[in-house]
Formats: sequence, structure tokens, C-alpha cells
Amino acid sequence: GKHWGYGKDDGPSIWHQNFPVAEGDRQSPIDIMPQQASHDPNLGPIVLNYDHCTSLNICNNGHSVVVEFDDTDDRSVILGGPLDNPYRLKQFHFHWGGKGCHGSEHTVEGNSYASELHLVHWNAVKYRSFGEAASAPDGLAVLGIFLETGDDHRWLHTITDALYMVKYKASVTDFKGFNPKCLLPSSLHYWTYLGSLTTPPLHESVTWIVLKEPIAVSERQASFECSCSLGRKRIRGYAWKITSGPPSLSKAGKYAPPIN
Ligand SMILES: COc1cccc(N2C=Cc3cc(S(N)(=O)=O)sc3S2(=O)=O)c1
Ligand SMILES: [Zn+2]
Repeated sequence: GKHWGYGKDDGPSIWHQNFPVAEGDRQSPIDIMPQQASHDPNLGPIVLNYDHCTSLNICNNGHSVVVEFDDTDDRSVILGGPLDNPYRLKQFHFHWGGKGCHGSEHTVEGNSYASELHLVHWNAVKYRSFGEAASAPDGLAVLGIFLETGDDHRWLHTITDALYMVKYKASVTDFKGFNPKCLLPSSLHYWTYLGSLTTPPLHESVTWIVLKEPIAVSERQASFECSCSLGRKRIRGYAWKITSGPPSLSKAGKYAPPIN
């Protein structure tokens, strides 16, 4: 495809030249303003059925490091919340900043986090392939999880260790048996809005579900860098409609919190 990056002459401010949808009206990331989020009582909790997920490999595509999953059936799906049917887990990847600087894409009241994890799912009920879903308005659902620096994350090292195998662009290595459920925070409170891919091709095909609670990773884990271009897209305004999910009833024991 067309080249793009995060530099002065290939970065977010010129993406619109090759990807005109960059000037669209549902572009991501956004700055989330919790006070402006309207609570939608019709929104139920999100449900993550990842117990039979099959991770395949980890690769560095030059923009991010991606862990891919077998999405030939509904073995690992996200459902509930704003979604009308289950969406299949395809891959997850991170957005890191440069050394120690904050690389999250979404911000909350202007504040960015050390990093942001995106779990990308596609609507296999309505679309025949990921590629087709990736350009449909209800084709993708991306679960966004903020990472902040704090204690060492006991499971993230399995990923950071594997990254040293894919330090250079276009390298791929086996990565089996990883269940991303271990990367979830204890609460599934969320904000949701209709947005886009945050990097080219910038398709306006994403129902964003951003968890309010960040997970903690150590300074060392957050500072790892690989040759994927580190950077972030400029924030595009704010979503005209963002709704927050119901308070997680795990306190009342009604919704069992995910097994970390
Ligand atoms: C067939 O492979 C394809 C086809 C079409 C699109 C893509 N993608 C490109 C960018 C991109 C950005 C994402 S983010 N940061 O918003 O979560 S998710 C994503 S992608 O869907 O993997 C891959
Ligand atoms: Zn992403």
C-alpha cells in the first residue's frame, strides 16, 4: 500500500493526501471528556469470550507489533455493550510512545497514557472477510485498554520477550497459547463511540470500546521500543456522541469479572 509514518513529511498531518477519509467526521483517536459522556442505560456490559482463543504469531509490521489470532470460527469473540452481534478477535497490537513519553492514542481530558492496547475484532456475521469488514461502518469493534506505568505486569513480559524476536520490520515469529484475557483490568467499565482506524487506511469502520481502568506495566516494560515507528496521530476533535457503559456489577457479583 501507500507509505505513511509519523514523521514530518509522512505523518498524520499529511495522511489526508493519500487517505482523504482523514478529513471525515468520525475519525479516531479522540480526546475523551468523561463529563460530556452521556450514560446510556440501554448499554449492557461487554462480554469477552476468549477462553478458546488461538494466538498464532507475533509480527512487527513497521507501524506496530501485532499478535494475530485464528479467526476462522467464533472461538474468541467480543459481544454485548453497543454490539448487535459477536465480533471475532483478529489481532491485538500496542501504540507506544518514544522513550518514556506517552504514546496512547486516545486521551482522557487531554491526558495521555504510556501506551494503548487495541484488540481488533470483526463482524463475521455480516461480512465474509476481515478485509471487507474493515471498510464497513459496522465492520470492526476495537477494545482499547490504557497502559500506565506502575508495577511490573506479570504477563506482559511474555510479549516484550517475544518482541526481541521481531525487533526489525517485517519479522514474524510463532506466538502460540497467549490469552489476552490476562491483559484486562479488573473493571470493564467503558466508553463507546463510533470512530475509525487510527492509522491508514483510516476506514470509518470501528465501534470503539475504551475501558476506563488502565492496566499497570513497569517503566521497563513501557520503555521497550522496536523498530516500528513510534508516534501518535493528532487528536481529532471529540466524538459528538460518546456513551459510557453500565457500572460493572461485579461488585454485586452479578457479572463475574474477567479471570486475569
Ligand atoms: C487485511 O488487513 C487489513 C485490511 C484493512 C485494514 C487493516 N488495518 C489497518 C490499520 C489498522 C488500525 C487499527 S487501530 N489502531 O485503529 O486499532 S486496526 C487496523 S487493521 O484493521 O488491522 C488491515
Ligand atoms: Zn491501534
